[in-house]
Amino acid sequence: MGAGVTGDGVALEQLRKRVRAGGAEKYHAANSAKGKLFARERVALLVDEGSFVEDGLYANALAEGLPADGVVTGTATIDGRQVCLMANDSTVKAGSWGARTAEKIIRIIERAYDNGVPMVYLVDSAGARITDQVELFPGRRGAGKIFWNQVRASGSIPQVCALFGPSAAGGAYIPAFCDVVAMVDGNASMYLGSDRMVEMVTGEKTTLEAMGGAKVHCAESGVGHFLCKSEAEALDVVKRYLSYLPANWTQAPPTAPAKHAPEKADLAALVPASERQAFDMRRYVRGLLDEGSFFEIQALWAKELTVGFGRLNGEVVGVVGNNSMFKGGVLFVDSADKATRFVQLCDAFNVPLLFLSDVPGFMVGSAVEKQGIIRHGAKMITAISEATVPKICVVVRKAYGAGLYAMAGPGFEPDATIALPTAKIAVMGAEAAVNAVYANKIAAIEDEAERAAFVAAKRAEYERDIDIVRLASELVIDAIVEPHELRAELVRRFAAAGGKERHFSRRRHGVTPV
Ligand SMILES: CCC(=O)SCCNC(=O)CCNC(=O)[C@H](O)C(C)(C)COP(=O)(O)OP(=O)(O)OC[C@H]1O[C@@H](n2cnc3c(N)ncnc32)[C@H](O)[C@@H]1OP(=O)(O)O
Repeated sequence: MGAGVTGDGVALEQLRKRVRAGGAEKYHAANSAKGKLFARERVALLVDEGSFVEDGLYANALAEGLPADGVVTGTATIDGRQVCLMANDSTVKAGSWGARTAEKIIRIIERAYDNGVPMVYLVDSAGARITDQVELFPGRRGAGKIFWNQVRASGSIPQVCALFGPSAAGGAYIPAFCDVVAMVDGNASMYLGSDRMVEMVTGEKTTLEAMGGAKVHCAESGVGHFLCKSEAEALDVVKRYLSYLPANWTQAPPTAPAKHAPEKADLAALVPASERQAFDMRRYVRGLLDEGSFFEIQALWAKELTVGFGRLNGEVVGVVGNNSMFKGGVLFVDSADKATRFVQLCDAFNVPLLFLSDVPGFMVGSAVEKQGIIRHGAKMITAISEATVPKICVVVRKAYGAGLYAMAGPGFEPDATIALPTAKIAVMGAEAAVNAVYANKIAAIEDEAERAAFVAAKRAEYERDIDIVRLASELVIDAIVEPHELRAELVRRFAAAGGKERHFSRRRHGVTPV
């Protein structure tokens, strides 16, 4: 065999060119018409220029009927930090996985895990290549091994997915096993059965977009985390996500120069005194953290709870805050799940947790009981209990009922429980409490004025009982902090908690109420 020439006589350079070009022109044109980039263009946009080292370029290069394999894999740097990546090429059999495709994906995840570096998935795939199923599907290194590797890597290295097109059937699990998924609106979709299959099995007439489009998953199912307007935006989300996380679970998150403009954020003015008046916790978070650092995750789903990364004096923190602008900040099934996942994410990657509580408690009623609110609430409280990273709970306005527990209240080993001077901590709000205890007595008072006076007196009594200074004097809370001093207090307290011993329980793992 001569230099630059393969066994079947095709010049190596020509072969490389052909393989790098992916599928036939008609598939490229179809993608362009939908505003989709080629897999290699996506990689080039994501990684530092000249840093990409590809593996398995020649996979399937000699296969009949295939121009290339259908996935691009390799290592690169993003903002100077090493990553491993895979990018489906949807111009080859709709990005479906043949046997070589699966092997390449398995190898790159194994590499990321072994090297302790993040794994990036750029997904646009029809799932298993049905025509290759014997080689691909059932074996020890078949498609299932992709998921096995993802599960093994979960919490060990960051795994992030940008989804640009379909992610069908088995393919839908790749995003699902990632920490977060960015979806491009209009093109990205995830579903277990295609619209054709759904109609065949259930008779339902639907579309990929209506059943598993980006809006559905980012706002309704919670499987997607970021709804992006363009592919470039989705790739930026990947970069930004990684900028808050260490390369792996043994390392600390990367620090950045501190940026804050305290004069811009009048935190006291942001919180209305009346509990009946809502305020946007996201504004509060932005005012408290380093300027421009708040990176909200799942902003469109379960909006009564806001979660995301940010920086305090340059150090990464994970924020969990109740947002009374939506459903009064009450915790529901989805918000409990949202918190659980985010707390686990932070705990896995050494990101300290800041809880900003303004919670009336968990939702009550037959609808949520049927959805298993108890199970979901227990799951959230499990995650809070098991998290051993530094945790600080700030009661911004209120923490009522099991909401106090879910927001890392005093019983959950927080490094501190802090309250603002106007905050309230109680088993429930005054109105509900008076009604719960004195309902019979109130009903028995016939005179309206007398009844109102009785209720007011009992309410005042209750308010005295839960007075925040009283709770501080009983050592329930560690400090009462003025709003303008909160940021500095948090910076000092997180710094002090940095060397914390991280061990929770003598066991293999708990039996989580999932
Ligand atoms: C672990 C279990 C699994 O994952 S089972 C996987 C099941 N997968 C599916 O049911 C998805 C079937 N495919 C689709 O629904 C569509 O192809 C999707 C993904 C929506 C893309 O549509 P579109 O962009 O219009 O492409 P297309 O349908 O014209 O296909 C282009 C060429 O690719 C092929 N293709 C597609 N999917 C597969 C597949 N899963 N296995 C094998 N080949 C597949 C099509 O046959 C088509 O090939 P050709 O252009 O006719 O040569």
